[in-house]
Amino acid sequence: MTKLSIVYHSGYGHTAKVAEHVAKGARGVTGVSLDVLKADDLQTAEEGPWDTLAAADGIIFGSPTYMGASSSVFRKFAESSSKTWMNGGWRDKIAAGFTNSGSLAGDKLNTLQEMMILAGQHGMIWANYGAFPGYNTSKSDFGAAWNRAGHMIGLGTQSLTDLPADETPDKADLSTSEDFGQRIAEITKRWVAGKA
Ligand SMILES: Cc1cc2nc3c(=O)[nH]c(=O)nc-3n(C[C@H](O)[C@H](O)[C@H](O)COP(=O)(O)O)c2cc1C
Repeated sequence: MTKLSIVYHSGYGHTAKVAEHVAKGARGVTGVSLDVLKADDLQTAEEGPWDTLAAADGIIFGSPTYMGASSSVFRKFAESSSKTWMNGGWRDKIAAGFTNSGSLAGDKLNTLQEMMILAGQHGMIWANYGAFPGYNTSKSDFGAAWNRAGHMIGLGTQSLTDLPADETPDKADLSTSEDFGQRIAEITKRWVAGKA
């Protein structure tokens, strides 16, 4: 059985909604078991479900974009992972990342880059999203567009800032999230199978 974990932070529930849909996509891949963890529970190196992450074959990071970067709760989790870094505990695991923010762009790329660098620090194998951008021609349908924000290195979704998490992100972004989760689960499964 391939083991995948999602570890995410969400201050106001919107990124949690994205995480739910990433999880839904990942759970659809046979032979993959998934743990969904909150960065809030991993704020020090001593406490929290670090063993679950140690046992995982792949870890998907998730954070809202706050002030053009990952949230402080996510950063504290990232810094707390330095004890794991010291013994190479995440080396050669698959890594991927998603972020959600109010604007279509909103400097989400910086958050994804932070996650990619975190993975690089740990010697993990970064898996991009790589989906074609769904809104980049005059024929594109904005409302139905998958990967509307057009990020390639990870998943970027949008939550309109005046709406609650049960109304935003919209259906297209949530479908994109499921596709992303499925892709990372499949990549992790192939990575594990290749090691056998
Ligand atoms: C402190 C703070 C900073 C924010 N900074 C950004 C930003 O840089 N770019 C952006 O597009 N949205 C920004 N937003 C909007 C959030 O990214 C957006 O509301 C998101 O859905 C929040 O996710 P959450 O509900 O999981 O906390 C910010 C919101 C807060 C509270």
